[in-house]
Amino acid sequence: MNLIVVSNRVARGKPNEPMTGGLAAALLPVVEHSGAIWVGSSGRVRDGHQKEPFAEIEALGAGAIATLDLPAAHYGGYYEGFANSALWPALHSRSDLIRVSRDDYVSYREVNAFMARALMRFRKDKTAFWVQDYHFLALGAELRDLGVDDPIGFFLHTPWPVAAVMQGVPNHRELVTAMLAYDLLGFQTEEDCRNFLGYVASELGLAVEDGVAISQNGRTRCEVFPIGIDAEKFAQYAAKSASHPDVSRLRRSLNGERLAIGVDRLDYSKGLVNRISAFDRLWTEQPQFSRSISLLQIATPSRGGIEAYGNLQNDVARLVSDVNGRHGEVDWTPIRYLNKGFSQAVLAGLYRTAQIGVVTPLHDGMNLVAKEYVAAQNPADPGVLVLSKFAGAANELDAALLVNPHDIDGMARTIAVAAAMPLTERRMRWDAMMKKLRGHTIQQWAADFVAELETCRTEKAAVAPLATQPPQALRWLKSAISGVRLI
Ligand SMILES: O=P(O)(O)OC[C@H]1O[C@H](O[C@H]2O[C@H](CO)[C@@H](O)[C@H](O)[C@H]2O)[C@H](O)[C@@H](O)[C@@H]1O
Ligand SMILES: O=c1ccn([C@@H]2O[C@H](COP(=O)(O)OP(=O)(O)O)[C@@H](O)[C@H]2O)c(=O)[nH]1
Repeated sequence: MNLIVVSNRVARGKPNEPMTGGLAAALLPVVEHSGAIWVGSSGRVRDGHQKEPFAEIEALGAGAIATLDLPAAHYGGYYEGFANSALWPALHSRSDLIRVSRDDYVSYREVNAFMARALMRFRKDKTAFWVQDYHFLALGAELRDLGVDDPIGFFLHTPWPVAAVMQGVPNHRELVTAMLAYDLLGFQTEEDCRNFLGYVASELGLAVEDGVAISQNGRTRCEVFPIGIDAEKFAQYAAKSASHPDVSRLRRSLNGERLAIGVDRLDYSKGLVNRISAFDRLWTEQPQFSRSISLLQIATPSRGGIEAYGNLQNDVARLVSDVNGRHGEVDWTPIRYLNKGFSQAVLAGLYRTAQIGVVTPLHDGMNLVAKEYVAAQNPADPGVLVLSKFAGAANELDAALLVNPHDIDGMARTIAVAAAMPLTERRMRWDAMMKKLRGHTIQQWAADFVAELETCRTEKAAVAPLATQPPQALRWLKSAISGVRLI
């Protein structure tokens, strides 16, 4: 099968560079092993009509990566505008941060249509398209308008909110209707999938049967595919990381004190202010933890051109400085705060150095850092994961210490519990989490999605010859095969 994977952000296979976000980090090994072609934005823009839209096409393991310069007139309205100032806040249930502009929606649709036209270059016999994330909700519909009848699947890396929040997104009905051009919609959690189908039924008034939305476009199957990681790779990276200068310098600097680590994009969904406030509370209420626990917070800059992100960067910097000013000593800095990224090989060593991993988003599709922290631990002396119950990862990593990130006192107390946890309990919890991570790898995630997408081709082929039958017979046969997985 000729698999075309599409996302806004793509990753380069450069092992010494940081990954920008979990989507790119996750898809890189999938493309390397599956032989798919991965199409995405080059990060640059171009003016006017483009005879050859592809900036670069290069091999990536068994697959290839093709990047495009997106249209200059629409890029801002698409990426910073509609995708990240309307959709992203809504998808993370932050209606207060939704910014509405009609031009942004037009640009978003233009970029989706532009990408659809560009993809036609790679279409061959037995092609399947796998579209990633909220940047391309309407890409499937654009491909259908170009006459594509191949299976087209979509995976949403973020949460999907309740219908009332989606109503704050401009053109929400048109967009969700466009999403029903996909054959298969994948979500991170049951809750996201339920919320989506709830919207389809309540807002669009469409029938939903056994996880399938039925519209005039046909049948759209909605399923849950929690994204995984390559746990063995992180374990190997971590085991070999001690000699890396950043890792060894960090270890030497600790002088027996315990380290907690946070690794996040500077995004309001990640709950950084609440997390730092919890450490502030810990050092205030339980002064015995001064000097004995410190926090290394890696906060990589993200979407800096958007006001909400600029404000967050200022707020976090101010809070860190205030907390360090109040709790610091001449020879002790409570929070080491870094606005830069590290390669995953170094990150694995930093994870292993920390006795506590703090992953406390207010809302997060999955959060791969939570999984990576667990995978990087020393099996003989593993650290403790403190994890928000609002991260998708909490569904699988239920042996972590689960917290409510809005409860600052509760988080402070849980960090203290993590610091004091005996080895037997740490090992028991770690074993349980590692078993889940090993049982559900990133390669398995991709294989499951693609296998399901292939069943859409088989189902369509079974229904197509009936198109000439009277509508009554067609309806009966379509419903007879609904919910049946053809293998
Ligand atoms: O591309 P950016 O605007 O720089 O943002 C980075 C990525 O952020 C989001 O990542 C999500 O995907 C992860 C993997 O499934 C998941 O663990 C996390 O919870 C999500 O937030 C976004 O969805 C991606 O499109 C961005 O590339
Ligand atoms: O300095 C850094 C910080 C993060 N990451 C990677 O970025 C991804 C972040 O994914 P996550 O799902 O946690 O959050 P997102 O940023 O996608 O919302 C993880 O794979 C990290 O290993 C990295 O390579 N270097």
